[in-house]
Amino acid sequence: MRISVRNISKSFGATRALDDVSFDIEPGTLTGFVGGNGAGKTTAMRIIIGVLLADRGEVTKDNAPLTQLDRRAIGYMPEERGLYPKMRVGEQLEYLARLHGLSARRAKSNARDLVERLGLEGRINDPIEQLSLGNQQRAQIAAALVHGPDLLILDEPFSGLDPMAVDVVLGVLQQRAADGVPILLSSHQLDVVERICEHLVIIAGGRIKAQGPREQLREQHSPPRYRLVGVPAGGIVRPGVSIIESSATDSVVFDSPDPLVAQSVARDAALAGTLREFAPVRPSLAEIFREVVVDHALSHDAHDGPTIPAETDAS
Ligand SMILES: Nc1ncnc2c1ncn2[C@@H]1O[C@H](COP(=O)(O)OP(=O)(O)OP(=O)(O)O)[C@@H](O)[C@H]1O
Repeated sequence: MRISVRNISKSFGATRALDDVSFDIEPGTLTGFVGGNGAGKTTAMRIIIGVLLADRGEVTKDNAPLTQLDRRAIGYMPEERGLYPKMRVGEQLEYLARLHGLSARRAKSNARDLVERLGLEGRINDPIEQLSLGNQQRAQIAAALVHGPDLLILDEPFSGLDPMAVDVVLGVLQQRAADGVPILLSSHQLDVVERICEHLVIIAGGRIKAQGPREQLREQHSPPRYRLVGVPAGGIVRPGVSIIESSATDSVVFDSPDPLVAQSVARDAALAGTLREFAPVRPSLAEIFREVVVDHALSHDAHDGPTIPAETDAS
């Protein structure tokens, strides 16, 4: 099943939160939705799940409009967390599963299974309010998954999780993705998104700035840059080649607009018997983000949208 957001626009008074936004959520993989504060991620997610109406555009499932029935089956993790603080973890999950129409038996087994997978088994009888923030977050993720949704929309599912917890949650999400569930997740942790999401959607000022498979985006935004380890004694000087970085050891990163010239550099190193590594350098998601969002905003004086951070939190 493929979910498509098609030409969605949404304004709140004079604020245009989304402007002709289109993207796909593919099955079998995680789609990372990234953008600065106020970029429009939550608004788009709320429109997908149907709690907010778009001014224009539509959301489709395999090319047919998403119905209210479809929307009831979505697993949604809102940005503002919403579990009952006094209710015990297990009870709460079973209750939510029952609200979605699951039998008591199925609700119990789904709740137990998730609690175990998310590492909350020792906490199943604790009230939510007694859990650490990270464990509350795990419970919140369990709440979005407990009814066996066939589409998952997760607003910042990793915020507040330590790296081990990120891996635990990731394992659970990857399993759902492998079962064919389309998953859209927003995050400001670009390093995490880069590691786990094969599909990316970058939004700024309510407009989609880039989208597609991660590797395709990395290729599209690659400067003509190469890393060579094993520089021969004579160096790598030739017309069109400029050195970006060189280390005390014999490793360099260089720019070469002509790939044939770059390969001739590697060939010389191979002939000299020094070559140990030669590969194109691909940009990180943080670099792509900076290029398509921040540099663009700076060159347009940033007047057409909300504030965009000058730096991302990824290294
Ligand atoms: N209910 C609302 N009323 C008025 N303006 C709103 C409302 N909801 C969102 N906005 C505005 O729409 C824009 C997009 O907000 P949105 O919450 O979708 O961004 P976001 O990408 O989720 O941001 P963040 O990463 O900070 O959560 C912002 O300018 C925001 O102030």
